[in-house]
Amino acid sequence: MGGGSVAQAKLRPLIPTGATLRAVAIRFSEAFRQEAESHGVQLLERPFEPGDLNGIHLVVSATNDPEANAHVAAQARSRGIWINAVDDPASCDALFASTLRRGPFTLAISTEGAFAGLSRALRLALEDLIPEADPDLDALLELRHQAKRLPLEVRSRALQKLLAEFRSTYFPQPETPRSSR
Ligand SMILES: C[C@@]1(CC(=O)O)C2=NC(=C\c3[nH]c(c(CCC(=O)O)c3CC(=O)O)Cc3[nH]c(c(CC(=O)O)c3CCC(=O)O)/C=C3\N/C(=C\2)[C@@H](CCC(=O)O)[C@]3(C)CC(=O)O)/[C@H]1CCC(=O)O
Ligand SMILES: NC(=O)c1ccc[n+]([C@@H]2O[C@H](COP(=O)([O-])OP(=O)(O)OC[C@H]3O[C@@H](n4cnc5c(N)ncnc54)[C@H](O)[C@@H]3O)[C@@H](O)[C@H]2O)c1
Repeated sequence: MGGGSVAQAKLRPLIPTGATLRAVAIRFSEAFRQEAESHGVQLLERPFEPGDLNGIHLVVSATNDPEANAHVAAQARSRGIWINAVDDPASCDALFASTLRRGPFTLAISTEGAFAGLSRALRLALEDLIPEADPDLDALLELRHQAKRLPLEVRSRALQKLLAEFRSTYFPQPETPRSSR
Protein backbone atom coordinates (compact mmCIF):
# COMPACT_ATOMS: atom_id res chain seq x y z
CA MET A 1 0.00 0.00 0.00
CA GLY A 2 1.39 3.36 -1.02
CA GLY A 3 3.24 4.55 -4.07
CA GLY A 4 5.85 7.01 -2.81
CA SER A 5 9.57 6.72 -2.13
CA VAL A 6 9.15 4.61 1.02
CA ALA A 7 6.86 2.13 -0.77
CA GLN A 8 9.39 2.02 -3.60
CA ALA A 9 12.23 1.17 -1.18
CA LYS A 10 10.12 -1.70 0.18
CA LEU A 11 9.14 -2.88 -3.31
CA ARG A 12 12.75 -3.16 -4.53
CA PRO A 13 13.89 -6.15 -2.43
CA LEU A 14 10.63 -7.98 -3.19
CA ILE A 15 11.16 -7.92 -6.96
CA PRO A 16 13.96 -10.53 -7.13
CA THR A 17 12.00 -12.94 -4.89
CA GLY A 18 9.82 -13.86 -7.87
CA ALA A 19 6.63 -13.18 -5.89
CA THR A 20 3.57 -11.88 -7.73
CA LEU A 21 3.31 -8.24 -6.64
CA ARG A 22 0.37 -5.85 -6.42
CA ALA A 23 0.62 -2.17 -5.51
CA VAL A 24 -2.28 0.05 -4.47
CA ALA A 25 -2.02 3.82 -4.04
CA ILE A 26 -4.25 6.84 -4.45
CA ARG A 27 -1.41 8.24 -6.52
CA PHE A 28 1.82 6.60 -7.67
CA SER A 29 4.96 8.70 -8.01
CA GLU A 30 6.43 8.63 -11.51
CA ALA A 31 9.55 6.83 -10.17
CA PHE A 32 7.44 4.15 -8.43
CA ARG A 33 5.31 3.64 -11.54
CA GLN A 34 8.33 3.25 -13.81
CA GLU A 35 10.14 0.74 -11.60
CA ALA A 36 6.98 -1.24 -10.83
CA GLU A 37 5.78 -1.40 -14.44
CA SER A 38 9.19 -2.53 -15.68
CA HIS A 39 8.91 -5.55 -13.35
CA GLY A 40 5.34 -6.51 -14.11
CA VAL A 41 3.88 -5.31 -10.81
CA GLN A 42 0.09 -4.90 -10.91
CA LEU A 43 -0.79 -1.24 -10.21
CA LEU A 44 -4.16 -0.16 -8.83
CA GLU A 45 -4.44 3.63 -8.58
CA ARG A 46 -7.15 4.17 -5.96
CA PRO A 47 -7.57 4.12 -2.17
CA PHE A 48 -7.03 0.83 -0.32
CA GLU A 49 -9.98 -1.57 -0.21
CA PRO A 50 -10.05 -4.68 2.02
CA GLY A 51 -10.58 -6.81 -1.12
CA ASP A 52 -7.03 -5.83 -2.18
CA LEU A 53 -5.82 -8.40 0.34
CA ASN A 54 -7.48 -11.34 -1.41
CA GLY A 55 -4.89 -14.00 -2.19
CA ILE A 56 -2.09 -12.00 -0.54
CA HIS A 57 0.56 -13.53 1.76
CA LEU A 58 2.46 -10.42 2.87
CA VAL A 59 1.29 -6.83 2.90
CA VAL A 60 3.50 -3.75 3.24
CA SER A 61 1.71 -0.65 4.41
CA ALA A 62 3.69 2.43 3.40
CA THR A 63 1.12 5.18 2.91
CA ASN A 64 1.52 8.64 4.40
CA ASP A 65 -1.80 8.29 6.23
CA PRO A 66 -1.42 6.69 9.69
CA GLU A 67 -5.15 5.93 9.80
CA ALA A 68 -4.98 4.10 6.46
CA ASN A 69 -1.89 2.19 7.67
CA ALA A 70 -3.69 1.16 10.87
CA HIS A 71 -6.75 0.08 8.83
CA VAL A 72 -4.61 -2.01 6.46
CA ALA A 73 -2.78 -3.59 9.43
CA ALA A 74 -6.06 -4.48 11.17
CA GLN A 75 -7.57 -5.95 7.98
CA ALA A 76 -4.43 -7.98 7.31
CA ARG A 77 -4.25 -9.30 10.84
CA SER A 78 -7.92 -10.33 10.88
CA ARG A 79 -7.23 -12.43 7.76
CA GLY A 80 -4.01 -13.97 9.07
CA ILE A 81 -1.87 -12.14 6.50
CA TRP A 82 1.64 -11.03 7.50
CA ILE A 83 1.95 -7.27 7.77
CA ASN A 84 4.90 -4.92 7.56
CA ALA A 85 3.84 -1.44 8.63
CA VAL A 86 6.57 1.14 8.01
CA ASP A 87 7.45 3.27 11.02
CA ASP A 88 5.42 1.06 13.30
CA PRO A 89 7.46 -1.94 14.48
CA ALA A 90 4.83 -2.87 17.06
CA SER A 91 2.32 -3.57 14.24
CA CYS A 92 4.77 -5.65 12.20
CA ASP A 93 4.66 -9.43 11.86
CA ALA A 94 7.62 -9.22 9.48
CA LEU A 95 10.50 -6.75 9.34
CA PHE A 96 12.64 -5.91 6.34
CA ALA A 97 16.33 -6.57 6.80
CA SER A 98 19.18 -4.66 5.27
CA THR A 99 20.39 -7.02 2.59
CA LEU A 100 23.67 -7.49 0.80
CA ARG A 101 24.02 -9.92 -2.10
CA ARG A 102 27.34 -11.01 -3.51
CA GLY A 103 27.30 -13.94 -5.90
CA PRO A 104 25.80 -16.78 -3.90
CA PHE A 105 26.05 -14.85 -0.61
CA THR A 106 23.00 -13.27 0.96
CA LEU A 107 23.68 -11.31 4.14
CA ALA A 108 20.61 -10.03 5.95
CA ILE A 109 21.22 -7.62 8.80
CA SER A 110 18.59 -6.70 11.34
CA THR A 111 18.37 -5.11 14.77
CA GLU A 112 14.81 -6.43 15.15
CA GLY A 113 13.59 -2.85 14.94
CA ALA A 114 15.99 -1.40 17.52
CA PHE A 115 17.90 0.88 15.08
CA ALA A 116 17.33 0.45 11.34
CA GLY A 117 20.00 3.01 10.49
CA LEU A 118 22.60 0.80 12.18
CA SER A 119 21.69 -2.14 9.93
CA ARG A 120 22.20 0.09 6.93
CA ALA A 121 25.57 1.33 8.25
CA LEU A 122 26.78 -2.24 8.75
CA ARG A 123 25.60 -3.24 5.26
CA LEU A 124 27.52 -0.34 3.71
CA ALA A 125 30.68 -1.33 5.63
CA LEU A 126 30.38 -4.96 4.46
CA GLU A 127 29.69 -3.82 0.90
CA ASP A 128 33.01 -1.99 0.91
CA LEU A 129 34.75 -5.10 2.22
CA ILE A 130 33.46 -7.45 -0.49
CA PRO A 131 33.50 -5.87 -3.97
CA GLU A 132 30.58 -6.48 -6.30
CA ALA A 133 32.51 -8.41 -8.97
CA ASP A 134 35.22 -10.20 -7.06
CA PRO A 135 37.66 -12.57 -8.81
CA ASP A 136 39.03 -13.69 -5.40
CA LEU A 137 35.59 -14.83 -4.33
CA ASP A 138 34.91 -16.50 -7.70
CA ALA A 139 38.24 -18.37 -7.40
CA LEU A 140 37.40 -19.48 -3.88
CA LEU A 141 34.05 -20.86 -5.00
CA GLU A 142 35.65 -22.68 -7.92
CA LEU A 143 38.24 -24.26 -5.60
CA ARG A 144 35.49 -25.42 -3.29
CA HIS A 145 33.76 -26.99 -6.27
CA GLN A 146 36.97 -28.81 -7.18
CA ALA A 147 37.59 -29.86 -3.56
CA LYS A 148 34.36 -31.86 -3.67
CA ARG A 149 36.14 -34.30 -5.98
CA LEU A 150 38.91 -34.96 -3.46
CA PRO A 151 38.81 -38.09 -1.30
CA LEU A 152 36.96 -37.52 1.95
CA GLU A 153 40.13 -37.71 4.11
CA VAL A 154 41.80 -34.73 2.40
CA ARG A 155 38.68 -32.79 1.49
CA SER A 156 38.01 -31.46 4.94
CA ARG A 157 41.61 -30.23 5.35
CA ALA A 158 41.50 -28.57 1.90
CA LEU A 159 38.25 -26.79 2.79
CA GLN A 160 39.69 -25.62 6.11
CA LYS A 161 42.61 -24.13 4.20
CA LEU A 162 40.23 -22.36 1.81
CA LEU A 163 38.27 -20.91 4.71
CA ALA A 164 41.46 -19.72 6.40
CA GLU A 165 42.36 -18.01 3.13
CA PHE A 166 38.93 -16.40 2.97
CA ARG A 167 39.33 -15.06 6.51
CA SER A 168 42.78 -13.65 5.90
CA THR A 169 41.73 -12.03 2.59
CA TYR A 170 38.53 -10.38 3.80
CA PHE A 171 39.17 -10.04 7.52
CA PRO A 172 42.91 -9.51 7.97
CA GLN A 173 43.95 -9.60 11.62
CA PRO A 174 44.36 -6.10 13.04
CA GLU A 175 47.92 -5.40 14.14
CA THR A 176 46.79 -4.57 17.65
CA PRO A 177 44.73 -7.31 19.31
CA ARG A 178 41.22 -6.09 20.16
CA SER A 179 41.63 -6.91 23.86
CA SER A 180 44.63 -4.56 24.30
CA ARG A 181 42.98 -1.49 22.70
C1 LIG B 1 16.90 -2.17 7.01
C2 LIG B 1 15.87 -1.36 6.23
C3 LIG B 1 15.31 -2.28 5.16
C4 LIG B 1 14.25 -1.68 4.25
O1 LIG B 1 13.66 -0.61 4.53
O2 LIG B 1 14.04 -2.32 3.21
C5 LIG B 1 14.87 -0.85 7.26
N1 LIG B 1 15.00 0.46 7.42
C6 LIG B 1 15.99 0.97 6.62
C7 LIG B 1 16.54 2.26 6.69
C8 LIG B 1 16.18 3.30 7.61
N2 LIG B 1 15.00 3.39 8.27
C9 LIG B 1 15.02 4.52 9.06
C10 LIG B 1 16.27 5.20 8.86
C11 LIG B 1 16.69 6.52 9.53
C12 LIG B 1 17.62 6.20 10.70
C13 LIG B 1 16.94 5.45 11.84
O3 LIG B 1 15.97 5.98 12.41
O4 LIG B 1 17.41 4.34 12.16
C14 LIG B 1 17.00 4.41 7.96
C15 LIG B 1 18.42 4.66 7.46
C16 LIG B 1 18.43 5.48 6.20
O5 LIG B 1 17.44 5.54 5.47
O6 LIG B 1 19.49 6.11 5.99
C17 LIG B 1 13.92 5.02 9.89
C18 LIG B 1 13.03 4.05 10.58
N3 LIG B 1 12.81 2.73 10.25
C19 LIG B 1 11.92 2.21 11.12
C20 LIG B 1 11.47 3.25 12.00
C21 LIG B 1 10.40 3.11 13.08
C22 LIG B 1 10.97 2.76 14.40
O7 LIG B 1 12.12 2.33 14.54
O8 LIG B 1 10.20 2.93 15.37
C23 LIG B 1 12.20 4.40 11.67
C24 LIG B 1 12.17 5.75 12.34
C25 LIG B 1 11.23 6.71 11.56
C26 LIG B 1 11.15 8.04 12.28
O9 LIG B 1 12.09 8.83 12.15
O10 LIG B 1 10.16 8.22 12.99
C27 LIG B 1 11.46 0.86 11.14
C28 LIG B 1 11.94 -0.22 10.43
N4 LIG B 1 12.89 -0.15 9.46
C29 LIG B 1 13.27 -1.41 9.12
C30 LIG B 1 14.06 -1.71 8.01
C31 LIG B 1 12.71 -2.41 10.06
C32 LIG B 1 13.77 -2.72 11.14
C33 LIG B 1 15.05 -3.32 10.56
C34 LIG B 1 16.18 -3.37 11.54
O11 LIG B 1 15.99 -3.48 12.75
O12 LIG B 1 17.34 -3.38 11.07
C35 LIG B 1 11.51 -1.65 10.65
C36 LIG B 1 11.20 -1.95 12.12
C37 LIG B 1 10.21 -1.98 9.93
C38 LIG B 1 10.37 -2.13 8.44
O13 LIG B 1 10.31 -1.09 7.77
O14 LIG B 1 10.54 -3.26 7.99
C39 LIG B 1 16.43 -0.03 5.63
C40 LIG B 1 17.95 -0.02 5.33
C41 LIG B 1 18.18 -0.53 3.93
C42 LIG B 1 19.59 -0.37 3.53
O15 LIG B 1 19.93 0.68 2.97
O16 LIG B 1 20.35 -1.32 3.73
N1 LIG C 1 10.30 9.66 2.88
C1 LIG C 1 11.07 9.35 3.86
O1 LIG C 1 12.30 9.55 3.83
C2 LIG C 1 10.50 8.68 5.08
C3 LIG C 1 11.39 8.21 5.99
C4 LIG C 1 10.88 7.53 7.10
C5 LIG C 1 9.54 7.37 7.23
N2 LIG C 1 8.67 7.84 6.30
C6 LIG C 1 7.23 7.57 6.50
O2 LIG C 1 6.71 6.75 5.45
C7 LIG C 1 5.48 7.30 4.96
C8 LIG C 1 5.48 7.27 3.45
O3 LIG C 1 6.51 8.11 2.98
P1 LIG C 1 6.64 8.53 1.42
O4 LIG C 1 7.76 9.49 1.34
O5 LIG C 1 6.67 7.32 0.56
O6 LIG C 1 5.24 9.31 1.25
P2 LIG C 1 4.53 9.82 -0.07
O7 LIG C 1 3.67 10.96 0.35
O8 LIG C 1 5.51 10.04 -1.17
O9 LIG C 1 3.61 8.60 -0.51
C9 LIG C 1 2.48 8.22 0.21
C10 LIG C 1 1.69 7.27 -0.66
O10 LIG C 1 0.60 6.75 0.08
C11 LIG C 1 -0.56 6.76 -0.77
N3 LIG C 1 -1.77 6.68 0.05
C12 LIG C 1 -2.19 7.52 1.02
N4 LIG C 1 -3.37 7.09 1.54
C13 LIG C 1 -3.70 5.95 0.89
C14 LIG C 1 -4.78 5.03 0.96
N5 LIG C 1 -5.76 5.18 1.84
N6 LIG C 1 -4.78 3.97 0.11
C15 LIG C 1 -3.78 3.79 -0.78
N7 LIG C 1 -2.73 4.63 -0.89
C16 LIG C 1 -2.69 5.70 -0.08
C17 LIG C 1 -0.39 8.02 -1.59
O11 LIG C 1 -1.20 8.01 -2.74
C18 LIG C 1 1.11 7.94 -1.90
O12 LIG C 1 1.35 7.10 -3.02
C19 LIG C 1 5.42 8.75 5.51
O13 LIG C 1 4.18 8.93 6.11
C20 LIG C 1 6.48 8.85 6.57
O14 LIG C 1 5.87 8.89 7.85
C21 LIG C 1 9.14 8.51 5.23
